[in-house]
Amino acid sequence: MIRRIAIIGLGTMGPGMAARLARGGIDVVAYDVAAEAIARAPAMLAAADSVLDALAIGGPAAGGGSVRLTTDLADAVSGADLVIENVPENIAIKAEVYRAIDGLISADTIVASDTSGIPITKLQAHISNPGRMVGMHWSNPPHIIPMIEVIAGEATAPATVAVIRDFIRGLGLLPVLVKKDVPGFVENRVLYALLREVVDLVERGVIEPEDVDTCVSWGIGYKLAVVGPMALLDMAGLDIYNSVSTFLNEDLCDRKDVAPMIGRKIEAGTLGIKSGQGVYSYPRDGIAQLQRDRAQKLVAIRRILEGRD
Ligand SMILES: NC(=O)C1=CN([C@@H]2O[C@H](COP(=O)(O)OP(=O)(O)OC[C@H]3O[C@@H](n4cnc5c(N)ncnc54)[C@H](O)[C@@H]3O)[C@@H](O)[C@H]2O)C=CC1
Ligand SMILES: Cc1ncc(C(=O)O)c(C(=O)O)c1O
Repeated sequence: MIRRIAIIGLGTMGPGMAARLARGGIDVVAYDVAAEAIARAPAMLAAADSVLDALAIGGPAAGGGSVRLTTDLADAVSGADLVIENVPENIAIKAEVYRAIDGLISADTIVASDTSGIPITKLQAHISNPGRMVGMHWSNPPHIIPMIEVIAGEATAPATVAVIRDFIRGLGLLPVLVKKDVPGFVENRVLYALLREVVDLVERGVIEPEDVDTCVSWGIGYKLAVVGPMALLDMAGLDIYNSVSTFLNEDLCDRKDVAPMIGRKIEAGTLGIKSGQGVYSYPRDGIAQLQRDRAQKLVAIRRILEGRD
């Protein structure tokens, strides 16, 4: 039974995840090595809580979970049934966290990584009792998106996978079992195939960024929220898919490196919302409102898809 969870890393993903878990009656203790991350967390938790209210998820009636912030790693993981590692996507940084918690947790504490796509087999080489390590890949924003990928590494015990899958289901979320530990798992393999193609199209001058966003959001994206890609094959007809694939597959972007446009923007310090400029510009005073607007629309769409409105 999972009642107490430690979250390690309170950057983009940690606070929303903590807020959502607390709504499921879990007592969360969240730790970050950086004082700024701890200082930023209360506002992020409050923002996530107001979205969760709009989604009518949990609350005291669900069993009264809580979130406590700490600057002490031992305090964070002490007594935890599950530790969710949520630090940057870098094997060395993640391995250092596993080394640091190894002596602080019991042998059967489950350790999950929210890695976007590092194979779990590579991560579990850095912890004792690797059978208790599993991939638990949330999607951003984690308090709104209900799907979570569950990935077993080569050494993960089937019982660990079952506990995490049932736990996610018990929270009212949607666990998706990834049967092989492939890089990027499934969600990011699909997303990165799409991102590679759209960046290539923009770089080659085929389309402007604004138009590609309209095309994908109002074309494929809107439709995919209702009809998944495998069902879409049936909707279009497998004969159509076959005919189009015959000439299109060989023309799709298949570059192995990252498109130069991305490197140029990173070199210029334009990383996206976090630096006020990326593909688009984000005036400082408009960012909070943009995020509220996006959350509000995602909530409205989710309520409709769930048949609640
Ligand atoms: N950003 C996204 O859209 C998504 C990210 N992920 C994955 O989740 C993980 C975390 O990603 P983000 O939250 O975006 O990263 P982030 O860079 O926003 O936050 C990471 C946090 O970890 C902290 N940290 C670094 N070393 C630490 C240590 N030794 N102990 C404790 N805290 C430490 C940093 O201070 C920072 O606050 C990554 O593996 C990422 O690939 C998964 C799903 C979506
Ligand atoms: C660009 C990008 N990369 C990774 C992820 C992830 O799921 O790990 C996301 C996301 O939306 O969650 C993402 O947008």
